[in-house]
Amino acid sequence: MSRKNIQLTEKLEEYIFQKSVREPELFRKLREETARLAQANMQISPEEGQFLNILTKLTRAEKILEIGTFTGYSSLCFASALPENGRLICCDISTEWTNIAKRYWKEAGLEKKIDLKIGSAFETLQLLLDSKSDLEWAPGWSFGFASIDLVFLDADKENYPNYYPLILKLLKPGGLLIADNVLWDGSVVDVSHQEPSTVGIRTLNETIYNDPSVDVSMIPIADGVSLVRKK
Ligand SMILES: C[S@@+](CC[C@H](N)C(=O)[O-])C[C@H]1O[C@@H](n2cnc3c(N)ncnc32)[C@H](O)[C@@H]1O
Repeated sequence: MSRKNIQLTEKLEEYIFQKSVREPELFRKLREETARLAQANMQISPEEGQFLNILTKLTRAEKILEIGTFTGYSSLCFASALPENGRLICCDISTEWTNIAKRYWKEAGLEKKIDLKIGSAFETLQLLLDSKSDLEWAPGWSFGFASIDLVFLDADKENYPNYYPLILKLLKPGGLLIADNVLWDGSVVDVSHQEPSTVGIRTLNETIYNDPSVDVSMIPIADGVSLVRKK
C-alpha cells in the first residue's frame, strides 16, 4: 500500500500546464501585470486558479467569500465560474492592489458579480455574521449564520486559526472552505520554523484535523490546499 504522492519534476509540471491549463488571455495579462510587483509571488498559480474554477462549478456555489484578493487572479477564477445569479464577496486590506483587481473585473465583464470590502478580514467576517439585512457594500444579499456556499481563505496566515470558527459559522451545511498555502513551502514540517505565519497554518491544519464537524482533504497542489466541507 503506497502513501506516496508523485514527485513533480519540472518536466511534469510543464506537462500539467501544457495539457490541462486553459488560461484565458485576460487572466494571463493580469499575471503579467502582477509579475512587475515586488509581491508577485502572493498570486495563485494558473493551475490552482483552474482548480478553484472547477470546484466552484462542481459545488454549484452561488455565494462565495474570498479572504485575500490581492490583484484579483483567484477572484477572476471564482467569478467566471459563478452562475448568472451568483455573487463573490472579496475582502482585502489593500486598495492599491484591489484597484488592479477592479480593472480586470470590469474588463472581464464580471464587476456586477463582485462586491469588495476593504478592511481587516476579522472585522468583515464578524460583520457578515452579524448582518441580518443588506450591507451597503453588498446590496441585495443577506448574510449571517449558514449563509455562504464557499469560502476561499488566502490572507494573513497568522490569523487563519482566528478566522476558522467564524468561517464555519458563515458556511452552509455542505459548504466548502478552501484554505490556501497549508503546506507553506514545506515549513509546516520543519520545527525550526516558528514564525507566526507557519505557526498559524500548523494550528489551522491541526484544528481542522481534530474537528469532527468537517470532512477534510489536504491536496498537494501549488503550496497545498485543504478542502474542508462543513457537515
Ligand atoms: C496571498 S495574497 C492573495 C492572493 C490572491 N488570492 C490572488 O489570487 O492573487 C494575500 C492578500 O491578503 C491581504 N491581507 C493581508 N492581511 C489581511 C487582513 N488582515 N485582512 C484582509 N486581507 C488581508 C493582502 O493585502 C493580500 O492582498
